[in-house]
Amino acid sequence: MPKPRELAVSILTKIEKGSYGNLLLSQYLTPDITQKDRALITELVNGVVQNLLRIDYIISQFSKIHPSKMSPNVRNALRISVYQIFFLDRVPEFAAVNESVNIVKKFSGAKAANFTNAVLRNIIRNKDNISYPDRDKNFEEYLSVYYSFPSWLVKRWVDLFGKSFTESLCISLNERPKLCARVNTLLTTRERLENRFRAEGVLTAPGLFCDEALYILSSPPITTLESFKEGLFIPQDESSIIASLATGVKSGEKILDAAAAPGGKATHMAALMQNKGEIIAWDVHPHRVQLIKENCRRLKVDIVKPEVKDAKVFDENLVDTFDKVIIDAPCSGTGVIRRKPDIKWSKKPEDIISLKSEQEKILNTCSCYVKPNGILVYSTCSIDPEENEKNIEAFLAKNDSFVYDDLRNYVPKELHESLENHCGYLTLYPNLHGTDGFFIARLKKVKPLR
Ligand SMILES: C[S@@+](CC[C@H](N)C(=O)[O-])C[C@H]1O[C@@H](n2cnc3c(N)ncnc32)[C@H](O)[C@@H]1O
Repeated sequence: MPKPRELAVSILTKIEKGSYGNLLLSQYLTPDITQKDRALITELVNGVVQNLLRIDYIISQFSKIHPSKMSPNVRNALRISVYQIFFLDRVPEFAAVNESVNIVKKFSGAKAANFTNAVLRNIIRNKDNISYPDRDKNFEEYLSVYYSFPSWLVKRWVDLFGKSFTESLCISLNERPKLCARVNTLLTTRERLENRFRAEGVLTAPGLFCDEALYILSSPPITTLESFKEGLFIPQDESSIIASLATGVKSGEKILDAAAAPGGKATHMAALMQNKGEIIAWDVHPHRVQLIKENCRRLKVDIVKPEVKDAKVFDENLVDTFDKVIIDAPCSGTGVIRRKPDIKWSKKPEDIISLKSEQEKILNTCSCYVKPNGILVYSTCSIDPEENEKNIEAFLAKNDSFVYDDLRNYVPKELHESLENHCGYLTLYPNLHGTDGFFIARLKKVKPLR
């Protein structure tokens, strides 16, 4: 059985080749690994990915070879050591160095191990004197290196949100998010679930905005809990809970969830509808439709009908047939970077343009399926206006059949002051609201499409 740090180096090397961190972690963290080691591996992998730019910046100051020119094992062994030295208090420096040197010796031989040892000793000697880009002279470069965000994204955010908001956004997107559980009100109440959690050794705190939300502060792996297996809750951030509340679904209605996997909002809407009515739940990827099915089975939801379907492809038969349509669109995910730090490095400026075009197509197609006087909710887990209000504004400019509908009747009152444009949309920011970054717009179809 490889040691935790060795596994972390292997996972980081695979992430560099294009695999998703979350998927690799769930694949590598097999049940035979102790909870303590699982926590360490997760910490090291997510910590390095999250702080990559700053870590490589530090290494490159003390190594003649730039990290990009090193072999992957050496590079990633150095990275996990630097992460432990600079970001974790509880690991003694000798442990952070020795284990990496041993990993490099095992995979790349004595010479590479000596190099690793020399670079790390040099870093430790100088660790209180690292010189970062000048904050006053080049603020954007400073933010990019110090908080480890790609320079194009920092520049984009400074242009959009200003300097101080961008800095607080970067800080909060680097925080470890709390896991939020949505109580499955089809099977239990919040009080009963709190009692179950207590009996299972799970420590919780109430949601910030929603009665159905409980933050899990400490817990055994949640999929091992009987309360999870019985379907009493589903991991779902409050921002996503608020998006399904924004639909205002009622028992007996016919709903389309056009981009539904893994089914967080679909199963929530089913609970809000007391499992009466019909929710058609599409996703373009068959393996993700399977996730909707599994969640419905576990949560005892009967009214969700999962289907593999591309929401961009127009279907004449569906025109004017749904009371409500929710488009929780595929997006850049800039609002959920704290949960998926690899988004920092996997997304490029051109992705925003191509995603925007995908979102426009889904919006144009699925809006046709809303009944007259019906509701369209559009949401993303992005904080980029191009994917959010710019899409909605462009859609409304072309479609006088739709108008903004007041979200005050649907979202928690603590959020009313954040509503914009006739209270028709809401952007949640981690640094302002404490939730994931999210955008939610509610539109009403006031006359048939021309
Ligand atoms: C933000 S996620 C949806 C999350 C989901 N609504 C929930 O609450 O659990 C977006 C989903 O859209 C799916 N998707 C991407 N392009 C699509 C398309 N053209 N048609 C339908 N689904 C699509 C992705 O596979 C992904 O599962």
